[in-house]
Amino acid sequence: MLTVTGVRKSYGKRSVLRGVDLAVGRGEVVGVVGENGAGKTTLLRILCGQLRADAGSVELSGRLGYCPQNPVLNEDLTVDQHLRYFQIAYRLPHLRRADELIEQLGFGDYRGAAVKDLSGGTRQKVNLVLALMHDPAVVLLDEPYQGFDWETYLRFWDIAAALREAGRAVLVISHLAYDSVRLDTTHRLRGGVLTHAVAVA
Ligand SMILES: Nc1ncnc2c1ncn2[C@@H]1O[C@H](COP(=O)(O)OP(=O)(O)OP(=O)(O)O)[C@@H](O)[C@H]1O
Repeated sequence: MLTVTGVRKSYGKRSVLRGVDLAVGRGEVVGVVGENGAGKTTLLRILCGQLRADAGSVELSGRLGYCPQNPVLNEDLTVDQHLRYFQIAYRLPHLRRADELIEQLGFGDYRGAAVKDLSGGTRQKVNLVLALMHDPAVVLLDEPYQGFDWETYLRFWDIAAALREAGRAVLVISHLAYDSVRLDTTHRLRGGVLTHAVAVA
């Protein structure tokens, strides 16, 4: 579903990615961990097409869902207005999947609220729903649970498990070593390349 081969990226003289190879198959939830500044966000931005690699290739099949690290929301629009805007962009006949996700993440009471009045965690929930509401085949999530309380963090992993069951390919950028038990494979980005990381039980 997602195949990455020999991806390289430098910012000026600083070489951040030095030949990244990665594959995420149908029904797999794969994690990328790494220190601050290792290049995780750079990699995801290349995978979603926001940033151009200097070399290498990215092959994707099906629709893509991307949840960026910082929510890209309009402060003055309500949650429902965001949903309608994205419904048009994704050409969705209904909002059933978004309704379901909002229910799971427990923020239905805020649908009429403007983004500027939402907490950081709730903004992140909106961000996640916008990335998943069109049921993409390949899902790229950059630290998707930032600001979530523990219950919501667990619900996030329930959603990830359901995506696996549904045969989606999911790539999650994570800071947390203990996430690795919830992932099918964990890669560590270090020195510009990915290596297999050992699960922490
Ligand atoms: N637009 C840019 N121009 C120049 N350097 C950049 C740019 N974006 C990122 N960098 C640098 O590239 C390196 C990798 O950054 P990146 O944000 O990809 O790391 P990260 O692993 O996602 O870090 P974090 O865990 O802190 O989010 C860092 O040294 C960063 O300063």
